Amino acid sequence: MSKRHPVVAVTGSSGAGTSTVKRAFEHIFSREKITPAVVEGDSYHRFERMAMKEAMADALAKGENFSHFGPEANLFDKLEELFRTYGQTGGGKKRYYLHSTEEAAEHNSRLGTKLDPGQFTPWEEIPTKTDVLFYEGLHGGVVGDGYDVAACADLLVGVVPITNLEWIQKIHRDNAERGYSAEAIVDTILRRMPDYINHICPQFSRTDINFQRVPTVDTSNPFICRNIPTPDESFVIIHFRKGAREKWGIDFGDLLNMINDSFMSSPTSIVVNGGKMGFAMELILTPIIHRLIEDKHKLS
Ligand SMILES: Nc1ncnc2c1ncn2[C@@H]1O[C@H](COP(=O)(O)OP(=O)(O)OP(=O)(O)O)[C@@H](O)[C@H]1O
Ligand SMILES: O=C(CO)[C@H](O)[C@H](O)COP(=O)(O)O
Repeated sequence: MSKRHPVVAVTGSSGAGTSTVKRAFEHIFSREKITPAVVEGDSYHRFERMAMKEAMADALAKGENFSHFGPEANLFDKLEELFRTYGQTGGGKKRYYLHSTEEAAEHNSRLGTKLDPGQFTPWEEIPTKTDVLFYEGLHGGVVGDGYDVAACADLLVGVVPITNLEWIQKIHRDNAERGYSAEAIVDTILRRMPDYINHICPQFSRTDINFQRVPTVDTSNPFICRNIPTPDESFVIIHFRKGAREKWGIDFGDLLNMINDSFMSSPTSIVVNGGKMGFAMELILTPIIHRLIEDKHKLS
């Protein structure tokens, strides 16, 4: 699909590393002088933190499944609308979900508000004249009854560490940056499991490219791991959906030559050392972003 206003989405579970991958995209955008409109997936949650706690207690009392991973707790129709509207007009509305006091302080000073962590900022217009919409969050590739977000993304990238590693990353991040206890984080992981299987995982069959980090150190019991395995203690499997290599003109021979110690593990996958993930992303994604921007200019 080529569009006047391209939409790029990075999707992954909580703790997968989508914020980390967002930084790789930011480098590409800044180097290539591309102005993105950045949208964080959490801003499409349906509830603020207090209301979410109440809705969760209600659901629990009724024996219903309910979590931040599923459609009941998110505005998937609004997210699809944003992708579609941006694709057509280059506009749309966005807001922020304030996870921490630091995020609240940053946006309160920008907006002159007095919002607390766990609240949303008011909806605001996306700045005019951006080159690309860049979404980072849990749900860039969801499809379900009444919504098809995946169909509105021009480039969909999955960030999917192997599950044990994803949990280790989530436990560390939620504890260090969001102040949650290890027990509370494990409860959240357990509660979200049905929605993880039904709404998070299926997205990774719709993505153009998945980056899957796999540790090379023992993570058999992710709940007692003291440290997140480092990039050097991991490999990254880069998988292209059938047809994606052709669509984006990706030449595996070139990549294998340019990335030391990389190898093909299947006709559609190459494997790189964890420390080379950022480099590999830039090599693969920069020409794709160029293509999107060239197509945009052809239509303008
Ligand atoms: N490639 C990586 N190598 C080492 N550590 C990583 C890597 N990717 C992510 N991490 C670590 O994992 C933790 C979670 O990463 P990040 O905050 O990017 O997750 P996320 O997918 O954005 O989660 P959420 O959607 O819940 O905000 C962070 O502590 C981060 O430093
Ligand atoms: O990981 C998450 C989604 O990516 C968070 O759990 C979600 O955004 C809600 O945050 P909080 O529990 O801090 O209110």
